[in-house]
Amino acid sequence: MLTTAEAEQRTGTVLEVKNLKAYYQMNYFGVQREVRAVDDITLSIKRNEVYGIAGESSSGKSSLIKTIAGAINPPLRVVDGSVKFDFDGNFVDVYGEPGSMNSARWRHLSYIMQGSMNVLNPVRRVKRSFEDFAFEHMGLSKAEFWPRVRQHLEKLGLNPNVLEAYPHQLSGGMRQRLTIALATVCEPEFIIADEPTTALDVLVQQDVLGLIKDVQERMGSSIIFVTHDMTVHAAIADRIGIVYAGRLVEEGPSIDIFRRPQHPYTAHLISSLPRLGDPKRRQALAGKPPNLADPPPACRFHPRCPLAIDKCKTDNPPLVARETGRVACWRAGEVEVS
Ligand SMILES: Nc1ncnc2c1ncn2[C@@H]1O[C@H](COP(=O)(O)OP(=O)(O)OP(=O)(O)O)[C@@H](O)[C@H]1O
Repeated sequence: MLTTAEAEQRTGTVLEVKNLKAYYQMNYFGVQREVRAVDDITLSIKRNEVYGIAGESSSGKSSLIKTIAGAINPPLRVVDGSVKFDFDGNFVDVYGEPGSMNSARWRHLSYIMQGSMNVLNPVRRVKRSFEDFAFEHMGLSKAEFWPRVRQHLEKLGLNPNVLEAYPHQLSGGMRQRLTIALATVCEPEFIIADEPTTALDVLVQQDVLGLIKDVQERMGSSIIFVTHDMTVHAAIADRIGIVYAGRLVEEGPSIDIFRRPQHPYTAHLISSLPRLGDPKRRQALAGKPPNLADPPPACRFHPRCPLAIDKCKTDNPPLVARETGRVACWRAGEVEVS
């Protein structure tokens, strides 16, 4: 574990994603079908930064994060672009060198998958899951390993006695806290989490979010996480990337995304959040997210966009830098949050 000063000193870029395209390529009775779930995404993440990816269901959030984690299987394939990590001088080019991610996983990077509470083996005590997943990566003897695990649990506010329990004896919140403890016991520099709190009730959610933030601050690690829940982004993200139909449409510091969204889709996500003391019923956005096997031309949001003009139907707006972030919209900045 780093000291607070050492954790705060970690700076620089740890992840560079460039022009990443990952498509589900399927063949139905001789007919090729391609779902463009990740379509030309470029982003970078600094050390010590928490980056949230937001967007509605089927926008490609999980596909993006899986591709970044190097955890993809056919029919999902990377068709272009790169994902590169710099773990304090250990460089990993995820799609450049086959198998490069294997040595980095656990030691430098941990991936908390959607529904990962199930990673705890249901028929074995919790301690066996720690042994199965973490022991070989930590390079410690058994006599050193168990005190380290207990110390880690205590630091995260968990009673080490839970190691003796079976998963079914624990609540969902406790299982998720243990999953986070398991994913972080090797003190990774980079944590990737897919919907880490979705299955939990609101109070337990707050608790688990606090735990993730605490782990991140103690270790000076970076986090990229996905959730459709904007309140979770508000709670822990330093920066947010908004994904629509496989593309990054806006990115910026959380405070700006919430206070001054530039893209009409971001404005819609913010406007649809319930507000204390405001009884007004929130308007749902008309239409559905597009079929990514046959997305609309040019700006993919134009069929649902209240500000769309002819140009949006013919020319794809590039993601350009604006003030504190980046936005892809011909009418950026003209939006209002109701
Ligand atoms: N195994 C698969 N085969 C084919 N298409 C898939 C597969 N998994 C996902 N897709 C498609 O890829 C697109 C992006 O899905 P993805 O799960 O990445 O979105 P998401 O934003 O994470 O959604 P959710 O919030 O519902 O998890 C969707 O159109 C989805 O139907």
